[in-house]
Amino acid sequence: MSLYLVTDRELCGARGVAETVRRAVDGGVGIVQLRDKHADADEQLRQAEEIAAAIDGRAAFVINDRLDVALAARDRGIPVDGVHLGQGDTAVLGAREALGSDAIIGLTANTEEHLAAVARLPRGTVDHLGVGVIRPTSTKPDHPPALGVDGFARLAASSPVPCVAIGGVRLEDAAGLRAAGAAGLAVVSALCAADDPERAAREFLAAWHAGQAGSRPAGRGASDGVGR
Ligand SMILES: Cc1ncc(COP(=O)(O)OP(=O)(O)O)c(N)n1
Ligand SMILES: Cc1nc(C(=O)O)sc1CCOP(=O)(O)O
Ligand SMILES: [Mg+2]
Repeated sequence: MSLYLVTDRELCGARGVAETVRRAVDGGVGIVQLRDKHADADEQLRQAEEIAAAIDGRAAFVINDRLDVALAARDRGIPVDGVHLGQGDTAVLGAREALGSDAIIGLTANTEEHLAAVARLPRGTVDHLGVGVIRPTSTKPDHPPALGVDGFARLAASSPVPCVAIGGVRLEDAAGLRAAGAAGLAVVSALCAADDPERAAREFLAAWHAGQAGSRPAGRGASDGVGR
């Protein structure tokens, strides 16, 4: 989960989503999320088929928001590992029941209340949290307030499950977020809009591995990075 690619059709441009995914996975991306807020279920299924072929078993594959699409993809034999759900999306308990114990279920969380709600769920309901935004980002215009690296560190320190950092994540944040307790970096524009997604992925992973896991006490240390 060190590097998590979230797709964006517009940002991938003429290269296309599947080719972007293929190159990013060549570069070491370990999990891919199909996120397309404008595509209907049929279009998402078409994209899922292409993305799964591009991944070719080399990374995990999850669908954003749409449990129904994840289930329909599996019915068609498309290897989908799970879903990422937001606070306003399908309930995670129902998703776990529908997808099974081996599925990957991610949930968005950006407040202590969200973490407390996850802690009340049966163990194994949610595998990880997407926590952000680290910085303001135009990729998700309705994003919650920026946490910065310090805010991320505070939430990660009290989370019952691993936390992936998302939202405005840049290469220079990789080591700091790892030190702040991140289980991985989830990135949209820095990979989808990169000229060379394979090289960009390799650079993120090199910076990530150069950092030291959980080496910074929550809420202290380096400046928090908001608005840089
Ligand atoms: C890894 C990851 N983390 C957070 C999100 C955001 O999910 P959500 O809050 O449901 O917002 P949308 O992405 O649906 O606009 C995510 N997609 N992935
Ligand atoms: C999909 C998404 N979810 C977020 C959250 O905070 O929950 S931020 C975000 C978009 C992140 O895009 P970029 O890497 O281009 O900043
Ligand atoms: Mg959502």
